[in-house]
Amino acid sequence: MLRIAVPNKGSLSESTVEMLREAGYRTRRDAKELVVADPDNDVEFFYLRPRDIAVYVGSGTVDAGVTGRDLLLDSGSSAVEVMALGFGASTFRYAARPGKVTTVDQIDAQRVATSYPGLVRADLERRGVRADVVRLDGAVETAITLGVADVIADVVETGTTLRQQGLEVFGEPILRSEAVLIRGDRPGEQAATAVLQRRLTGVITARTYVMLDYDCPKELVAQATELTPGLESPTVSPLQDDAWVAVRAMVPRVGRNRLMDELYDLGARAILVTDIAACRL
Ligand SMILES: Nc1ncnc2c1ncn2[C@@H]1O[C@H](COP(=O)(O)OP(=O)(O)OP(=O)(O)O)[C@@H](O)[C@H]1O
Ligand SMILES: O=P(O)(O)OC[C@H]1O[C@H](OP(=O)(O)OP(=O)(O)O)[C@H](O)[C@@H]1O
Ligand SMILES: [Mg+2]
Repeated sequence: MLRIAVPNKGSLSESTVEMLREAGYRTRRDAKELVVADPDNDVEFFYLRPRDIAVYVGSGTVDAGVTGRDLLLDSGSSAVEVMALGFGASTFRYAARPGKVTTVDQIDAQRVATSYPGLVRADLERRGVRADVVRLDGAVETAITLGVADVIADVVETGTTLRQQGLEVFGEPILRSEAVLIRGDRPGEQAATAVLQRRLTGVITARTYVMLDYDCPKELVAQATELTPGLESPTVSPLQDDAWVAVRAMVPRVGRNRLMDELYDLGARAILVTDIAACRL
């Protein structure tokens, strides 16, 4: 039975559960359920803190899990990133009071507060900067106001928390993070998690694409299918009226309305978009 770790709380939890549900797995009914058996799919789900998930997966206690790329790298775990899941995007950045510290070199001999000491120490070492890393559990932005640090390194999504504390980012992002599927690096793990990976890829594809159907005058089909090439090749079917054909192709969800306008202008009619509920490519 495959053992999969799922974030039980925090920014990544809800979207992960939603994605697993769309992929056809059993998910928990209430937030107190920490272990969920899914015998139909031969899987057991463990709801754990995202910070711990990389550790469990790296040690082989569970086969795979969902966590943030930043947490995976911070943990120093041997678990490997299999695929990005398309949600939970953030950057990991240095910040300080405006004008106080404006380049990473200036961090030298300063105090840096963070919940990600592994990530920060590795970054400073790479740049040859020596600093005193202060490890905090959260609300890191307040550390400067409270006088325990000169610089912070933290997750930045919208930047609202930084602004509210009167802080400004500096330097390039240390990392661009998002939710990722991870698995152990032992032989056999790849095969064991292949179905999970294919199902999650199916969810991402179903979210990224829509199905487009339209009728098209026969003489315009070459031009129309150039606009809608599909993933491999569009389906072109005969219609009762010999002068027309029906075309069916997957197209990116983003830009679908502009595409429909272009097809209409070209002469296509009965242009329909439908959601894809699930797919395996
Ligand atoms: N706005 C955000 N704030 C914090 N973490 C975020 C955000 N957006 C995405 N993430 C990602 O979520 C993961 C952190 O999850 P975690 O559950 O530890 O913290 P959290 O979402 O801050 O929850 P909490 O603070 O309630 O424990 C990291 O991988 C981080 O990059
Ligand atoms: O750029 P923003 O959109 O403001 O989001 C980033 C903030 O959100 C998270 O904090 P969280 O609410 O999880 O609190 P914590 O620091 O106590 O974990 C993160 O640690 C940042 O502080
Ligand atoms: Mg947090």
